[in-house]
Parts: sequence; C-alpha cells; structure tokens
Amino acid sequence: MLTQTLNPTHIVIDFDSTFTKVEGLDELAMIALAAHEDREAIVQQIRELTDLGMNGEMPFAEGLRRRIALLSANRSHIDLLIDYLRTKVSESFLRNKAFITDNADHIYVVSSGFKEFIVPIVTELGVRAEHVFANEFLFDEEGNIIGVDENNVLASDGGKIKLLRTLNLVGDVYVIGDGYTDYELRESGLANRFYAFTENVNRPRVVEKADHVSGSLDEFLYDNKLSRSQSYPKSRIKVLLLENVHPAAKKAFEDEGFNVEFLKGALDEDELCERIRDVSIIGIRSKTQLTKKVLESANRLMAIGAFCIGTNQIDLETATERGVAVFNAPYSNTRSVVELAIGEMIMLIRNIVPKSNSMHQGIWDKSASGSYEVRGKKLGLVGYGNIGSQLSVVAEALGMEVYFYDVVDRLAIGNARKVNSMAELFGIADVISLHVDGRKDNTYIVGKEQFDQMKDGVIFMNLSRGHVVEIDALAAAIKSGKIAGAAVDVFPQEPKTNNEAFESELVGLDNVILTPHIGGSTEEAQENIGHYVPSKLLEYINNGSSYGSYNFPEVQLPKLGDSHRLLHVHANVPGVLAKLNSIFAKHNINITGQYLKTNETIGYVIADISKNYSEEFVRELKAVEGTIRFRMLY
Ligand SMILES: NC(=O)C1=CN([C@@H]2O[C@H](COP(=O)(O)OP(=O)(O)OC[C@H]3O[C@@H](n4cnc5c(N)ncnc54)[C@H](O)[C@@H]3O)[C@@H](O)[C@H]2O)C=CC1
Ligand SMILES: O=C(O)CCC(=O)C(=O)O
Repeated sequence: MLTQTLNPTHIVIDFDSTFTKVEGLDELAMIALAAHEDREAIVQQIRELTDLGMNGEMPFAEGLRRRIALLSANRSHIDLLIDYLRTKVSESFLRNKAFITDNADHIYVVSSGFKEFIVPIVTELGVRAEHVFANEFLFDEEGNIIGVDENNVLASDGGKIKLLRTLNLVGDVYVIGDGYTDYELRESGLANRFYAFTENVNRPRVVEKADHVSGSLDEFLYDNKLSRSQSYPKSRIKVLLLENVHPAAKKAFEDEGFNVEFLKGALDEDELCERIRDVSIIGIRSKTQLTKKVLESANRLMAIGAFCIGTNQIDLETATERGVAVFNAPYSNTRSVVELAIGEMIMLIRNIVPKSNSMHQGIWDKSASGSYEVRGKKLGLVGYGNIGSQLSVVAEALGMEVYFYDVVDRLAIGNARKVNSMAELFGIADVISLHVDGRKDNTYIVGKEQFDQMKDGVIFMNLSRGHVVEIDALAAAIKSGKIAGAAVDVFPQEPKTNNEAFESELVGLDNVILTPHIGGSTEEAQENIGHYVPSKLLEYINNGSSYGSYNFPEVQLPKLGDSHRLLHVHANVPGVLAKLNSIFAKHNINITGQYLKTNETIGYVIADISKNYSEEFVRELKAVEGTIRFRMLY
C-alpha cells in the first residue's frame, strides 16, 4: 500500500526556495561580498531583483544580468556556496529522498539558477545530473564570474517554457515551484498542474495562480497518493496557540513543520467554535474555555495542550469521548506559585501593603503595631497536592507550623500535621492558603460560613482557582476585620486579555494584594512549560505515545521501526480487541508489536504491523463498532 510510483507522470521541480530553503544567487552574493563594506546594501539590491523576477514583475533576463553584475564572485565562492546549500535543503525534500531516488526517471529540476551549484545538491538526493536544466556561468581565466552563458535558453525571457518544450515530455507534467516562471509553465499549456510550493516562501501572486498549494513535498505526495515519508503531511497539521504561551512552543511546532497560528489573548466561545474547526492541536492556558460546544465544532482536533497545571477549563468528558488527548504541565510552575505564596504571606502578616501605599502618598508611619513574623505561626493548607506539599516544606524552613486538610489521604511531609476537616483547619490556622484543584465540586467551598470558622485577624490567600471562594463573603470578612490581610490571584471572572478592565469587590480594600493570575507566571515556569507540553503533544502526534496524558490511557511506545503503526481509540466496551484481532487474522497481517490500555471511558490499541495491507483492511478497522478515532503512522 502507498508505494505508487510516478509512471507516466513527470515532475518538474524548481530549485531556489523550493528544493532549497534559500535563493542560491543571493547566498552567493553574501559569501562573495563577505568583506565588502556595502555588502548588506548590495545583497539587498540583489534580493529585490530576485523578488521582482519571481513575482513576474521584471523580465527575467534583465533581472538575471543585473544580479550577476552585482555579484563579484568566483569559483571558490561557489564551492563555499555548495557547502552552505547542503545545509539548506528543504526539510520535506530531505525526508523524501527515497521517493526522489525511486522516481528519478520522471523527475526534472528546471531552474533559472546555475548548474554549478544546483547539480551537486540535487544529485545527492537522487536527481539525475542529466535531468538538471539550469543556467551556466561564464568565467574569466582567474575563475571570476563574468557573465551567463547566453546560448542557454534559460538565460532568456520565458526560458523555462522554451526549455520544457524541448524536453517533449509524454504524459502528465506537474510543476512544483515558488515563482511566477514556474506558474508560466502551466499557463503555456506544457504542464497540466502547477503546485505553488510554500514551505519556504509564500508569494501571494504565485499562490493565487496555482492549481494546488503545497506546504511541503509531503503534501504534494499525499495529494497524489504517492509513496512518502509521512502518513499525513505535517504542514497540513494546524496548531492554534492561544494566551501567549512561551515562544519555545511555537518554535517546537514550527520546527516540526506544522502550520502554527499564535494569538496573545484567549477567545470567547463563538470565536473559538469558528477558529477551531480545522485545528488538529490547540494550546491554551487557564482562560480559554474548551466547552462541549467548542469541542463539538473541532472536527480534526487530536490533542489539547494545557500550558498550565489546571485542566478545569476543558470539558474533559467530551474531549475523552471524542478521542482527544489532553496534556498539561503538572509540575512546571509549582515552585513559582509556592514562592509567590511565601512572599505574599510575609508582606501581609507585616502589613506592608498599606504601609507602602502610604509612603507613596508621602506618609511616614513607622510602627510595629499589627506587624508579625511568620516564624512560629500556624499555616493551614487546603489541598496538599504538588503545590500545597511544596509550600509546606518551604514554610517549615521559615519556622512555621504546618497543618493541612486534603480530601485524599496524603502523606504528611516533614513535621506537617494532617487534620480531618476544613473547619478544624480554619479553627487552628493563623495563615490560610488554598491549593485545591479546579474541579466543579470545589465551587464556593469557602464562603461566609467558612470565614466565620476562622480565627480573628487571619491571613487568607487563594492562588488556586477563582470559583473556589465566594468573593462577596471574602470582601465582607475583610471589611469587618475578621481577615487582617488577603492575597488573591484568581477570580471567578478574569479578563480575557490585558486590554480588558478588571472589576471586583476586592478592589481598593486595605491590606489586600490582588494579582492578575500570575502565580505560575515566571520566565522559568513559562519556558519550562513551553518545552514540556509541546514535547508531550509531539510524542503523541508523531509516535502515538500518550504518556503524561491527563485523560487518555497512558502508553509509552517504542520508536516506530520499519513498520506501520495503527492507533485505534474506542469506547471502552467489551470485545473490541477481539474484533480488531479477527480483522488482523482475516487479512493475514503480520503484527510486530501490540499494546492495549484502557480507562473508564476509552480503550487505546496500538498495533505495529508490516507494511503490506489493503485499503479494505483499513476500512474494516475503522468500521469496528465503538471506534472513536483511527490513525496511522509511518
Ligand atoms: N495561580 C496560578 O497561577 C496557578 C494556580 N494553580 C492551581 O493551583 C491548584 C493546585 O495545584 P497542584 O497542587 O498542582 O494540584 P494537585 O492536583 O497536585 O493538588 C490539588 C490537591 O487538592 C486536593 N483537593 C481537591 N479538592 C479539595 C477540597 N475540596 N478540599 C481539600 N483538598 C482538596 C486534591 O486531593 C489534591 O491533593 C490548582 O487549582 C491549579 O490549577 C496552579 C498553578 C498556577
Ligand atoms: O499561567 C496560566 O495561565 C495559568 C496558571 C494556572 O493557573 C495553572 O497552571 O493551573
């Protein structure tokens, strides 16, 4: 399957910015003019001439002559250029060397560039030297480039058309290129299809003329059902990154060849429903609400990356039922939250905020009244997970006595003491800090009744989730003096972007620190998350490994060897594996590895099989009752 070769189609490929990521002549100028004081200006002139030609805005021959005149290059510069171009071959061409080699009879490189540097590059990937048609330099006796071989048709206007005519190709001719002269081959009637190649540059004037747009060679091969290195072209995988996630994430997906869209803010439900339609991976932080309606609009969604700890903003049930894997960063910002909590409790217990505010108004109020050390005070933690337990350790190092309440029976760390209820904890603690997760059941677990249970003059902090605390009850407890100081980082309603205003009953209250949900917002944490979450998503997309997923059965898979990998997500009902195995047996499929993991909702079967199978076999697998999602990797 999927080993079709080209017969009798011919592929004509452009070189500059298609086969390689760069324009050869521009790079030659960079090398040749390395020591020239006007290097940047001259190279810029050459680039502008290249672009005018590529966009069809200047006769080709004129542009070429003017560029050569500006070059001042010689043979030794060409050798350096070849070394450089070896590092600049387009990724999708490198990936599909096997295709190029296997189909060398039908592949031609037709370029307005120069054979002297094109032949060494393309032949290394399997193109035949005699199938390379390009210009040639004229040299003087010292090896300096002094012009272009004018007898070569490619040096003239419409050169590619003239050349292709002489080739007399019989059968279909498909042209792949990024420039207007490539399109002209289609316009002339000598080629049946023109594929605008946009892996390296996207020229709107060329793209609008194209029969197809290919973001990579894989896309071209996929569209034509030809053998290729990728089961599905990565350039077709759309990634939508919201809420200003760290640039490392954007880079990770772009390096992988995915099509990435990056937005600074969050989107509301209607906007999201629209934008998510053809997205395969979405990256969010805490504000974007991935509701049932949004997920049901997401026809191609394979995975969600929560670039944070909390996953309560995602309808996990719907994601799981739709076979969408969710990954988060459970530890990357833990320390940042802990440090902020420690800093805030010291500021609050010392009554620093009103003192600082007074100083800004020119008031000098030196007094110890109402200011305390944290040493020896009782810290009460609600939620003793990753953040709660780490805060416990740091607080003990500061000499605090730590008490905690957790709905799960957690092992106390250090000298921390477990208590049996929130009410008991509130009766003991001088400082209370909430670190529960954002599940719905935790809505308003702290309201008037709970504030009444606390000691007078308590310090209260919430850096967990906004819906956990009743804000009006908190405001009332602060105003009455029950609470001596509060720090709140999370709110029931938070602005979607930095341009929206923030409103809350807590605004303007004395000894209250308000922060815009930045507990996890440190450079360190964001960079860690920016690497961690994409690495998990990429392992899942590229390899099928769901290790570290929040909602999927976790499977850590070996790298895919010389086989095809089938990934089958199904409703967790009895008998699915047996049905899959009977299809494998019926089609005589050689299985080289098989894995199954289930959770309450879904099952995840992975089978590595030898490469010989029919489309009918794949159809039958997809038709097994309970199938939610099926994909194949190779
Ligand atoms: N402000 C910010 O920027 C950040 C906020 N967070 C939030 O902090 C919270 C805690 O994070 P982690 O410690 O990593 O989570 P975690 O899942 O490791 O720990 C949460 C703990 O709370 C416990 N818990 C849940 N409901 C409870 C309840 N009603 N009463 C007592 N215990 C309860 C759980 O059993 C668990 O042990 C999460 O809501 C997270 O989203 C996390 C990072 C940054
Ligand atoms: O940094 C963010 O946007 C959210 C941090 C957070 O609340 C979390 O990690 O759960």
